[in-house]
Amino acid sequence: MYVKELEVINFRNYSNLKIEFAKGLNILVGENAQGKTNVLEALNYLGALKSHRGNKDKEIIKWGKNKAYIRANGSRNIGDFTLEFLLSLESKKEIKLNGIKINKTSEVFGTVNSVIFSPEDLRLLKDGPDVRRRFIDNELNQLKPKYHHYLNQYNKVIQERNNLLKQRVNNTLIDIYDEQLSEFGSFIILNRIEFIKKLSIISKLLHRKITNGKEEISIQYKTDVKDVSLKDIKEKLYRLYKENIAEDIKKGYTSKGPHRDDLIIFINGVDAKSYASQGQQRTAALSLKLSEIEIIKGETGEYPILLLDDVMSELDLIRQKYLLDSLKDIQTFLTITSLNDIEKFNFDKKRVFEVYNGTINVKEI
Ligand SMILES: Nc1ncnc2c1ncn2[C@@H]1O[C@H](COP(=O)(O)OP(=O)(O)OP(=O)(O)O)[C@@H](O)[C@H]1O
Repeated sequence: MYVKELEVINFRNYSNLKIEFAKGLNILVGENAQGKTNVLEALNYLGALKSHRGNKDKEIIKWGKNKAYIRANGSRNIGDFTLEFLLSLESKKEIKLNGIKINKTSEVFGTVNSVIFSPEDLRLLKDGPDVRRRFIDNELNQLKPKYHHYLNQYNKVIQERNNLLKQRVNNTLIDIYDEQLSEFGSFIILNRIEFIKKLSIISKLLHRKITNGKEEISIQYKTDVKDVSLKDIKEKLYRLYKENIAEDIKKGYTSKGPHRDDLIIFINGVDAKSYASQGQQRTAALSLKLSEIEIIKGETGEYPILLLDDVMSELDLIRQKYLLDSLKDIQTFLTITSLNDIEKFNFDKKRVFEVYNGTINVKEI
């Protein structure tokens, strides 16, 4: 798939922007704080339906304005698409797919698939479990609308439950919440386990290639309720909430469940979070990100768009080369601060955009 054109109005530091992209490599070059990441954010919004920086819709509207508009058209195997978003300070966002208003966000998931890779992702192994859970959730949200719905529901119920726990309440409402959490939570856990299985197989192969066969990567999903069937996970999860209620009341929050799960990544058999060097951790993060692309290809039959935000300078030459060599059939958007950073690489087809203070000029085609 690819995005042909992007138009944004009052989005971050852009008042009015319309750009046509190349099918292959698109390079956005500019100094810091000019608006490169903002373009990637708009592109990623098409697939994730939210900001990858964790900002709310209201925060991506240009300061001093009430509304922002994003429109993109592009092509997939099944045909062309036009996606439009109208974000407002006062009301819910409006979405249109091919000119038709969409009421349920789940209906537009999968129109655009995107994978974003930023310097934070290089810390995927080092940072806290929430970063690794987000890595899995972002992918599953795009691939399974039901997952997105259940995860949202789960998070809402956890908040309600935590509100009661803070007041040291243990009543029938808690029991209703535990039932709901086990229903949503079991679906989340089962899907994560299946995803990790695929990720494990693909990343093993990629990681061997990137490290010239020197390193073996393996990945495990860390949960309290590992099981094979939805029914079993649901029952165990329900029991887990019940068993921990006294502890939860003491702490004032729900201490067990999929919202606390994690990924453990092993390199050559040892836990990479504690024992791998920074370079090894970055390489593993690269393998996981590239695996994410392959999983989307496997599930949808097409490569997603790939957004590389400022990652070249964070990788050594070998990893840079490996990354760029892997991009042959993938529409890629790469941000850099200077063209010198990539002059050592040869690209057949590329389009360069100069980004300056919320404006963009095509440099060469
Ligand atoms: N809601 C907003 N309205 C207007 N401007 C905004 C908004 N949010 C961020 N900005 C501005 O956008 C600019 C940052 O853009 P962006 O993050 O795309 O930079 P960048 O070119 O990727 O820089 P770097 O190379 O440092 O990552 C900053 O000048 C910031 O003040």
